[in-house]
Amino acid sequence: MWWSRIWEIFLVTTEPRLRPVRDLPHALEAFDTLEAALNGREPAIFLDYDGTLTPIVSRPEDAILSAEGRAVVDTLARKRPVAVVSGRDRPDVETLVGIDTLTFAGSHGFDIRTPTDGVLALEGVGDYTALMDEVESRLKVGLDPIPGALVERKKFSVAAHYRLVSDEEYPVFRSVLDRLMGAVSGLKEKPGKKVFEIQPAIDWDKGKAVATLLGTLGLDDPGHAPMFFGDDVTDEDAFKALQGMNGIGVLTAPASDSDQGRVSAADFRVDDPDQVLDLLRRLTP
Ligand SMILES: O=P(O)(O)OC[C@H]1O[C@H](O[C@H]2O[C@H](CO)[C@@H](O)[C@H](O)[C@H]2O)[C@H](O)[C@@H](O)[C@@H]1O
Repeated sequence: MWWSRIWEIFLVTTEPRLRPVRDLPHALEAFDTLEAALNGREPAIFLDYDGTLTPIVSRPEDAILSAEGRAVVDTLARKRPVAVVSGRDRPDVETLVGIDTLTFAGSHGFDIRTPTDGVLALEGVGDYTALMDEVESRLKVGLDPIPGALVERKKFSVAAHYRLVSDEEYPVFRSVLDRLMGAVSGLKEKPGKKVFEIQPAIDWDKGKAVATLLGTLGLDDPGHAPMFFGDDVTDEDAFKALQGMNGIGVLTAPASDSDQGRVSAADFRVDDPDQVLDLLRRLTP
């Protein structure tokens, strides 16, 4: 659609605007500014899962959405377009969120399903099952002996988690990944929160997934304002894409993240998942 095409052209010709996290206005305290940015448009809401809807916890399987969180998202989704765009495997995040009327993108946006269109065939995204099988098996052989290391298979990505790996063991953990990247071609590696994601080396990310969803869901028009909520490095792809679409990015991060030099392409921030829910309540008509 013409609207998507315009932002694609914009994206390749402009540099993203990055700001220190502490310089991002707090979305709840500056809600009037956020409303002004919406400028009468209906928000089309895209939600990350880990670190946004749920706090970061030690093990991926323990990141459970609260009943209250589910109710907030469900209530909002009855009034506004809502999609979940996660790094998790799509069926995993669908189960964790547990609202079957929503649209879901899993594997960092490589795997999209809408309630009306089913699983989308994405241009340029092929079948990488054999490649991901090889990555999974090599990582398991290398990482299983390392205490605390976790290998999480997703359809289009394999996550190597080191949150529970000791500082002493970390160099061994890292060397397994370096060996993998040296031995197998056609891969890219993306860092996240105490995790490295190994993916097919194709030009696809959460930003492209959001743009695709806006077109598929019929939301790529001047009456809608895409809003993306995320906390992690991979969410920056979506924040950057939104800058070219007159959208609004909301980062979940405390201002103190600036102390580690963190910058973001988001427009606003909130401190934690509880404040994400507060903001979603305020966006519910
Ligand atoms: O895009 P998201 O929905 O935020 O998913 C990003 C990754 O989240 C999960 O890992 C992260 O959260 C875990 C639970 O809090 C935590 O234990 C881990 O250290 C984090 O990296 C998930 O397991 C990954 O598959 C997602 O890619």
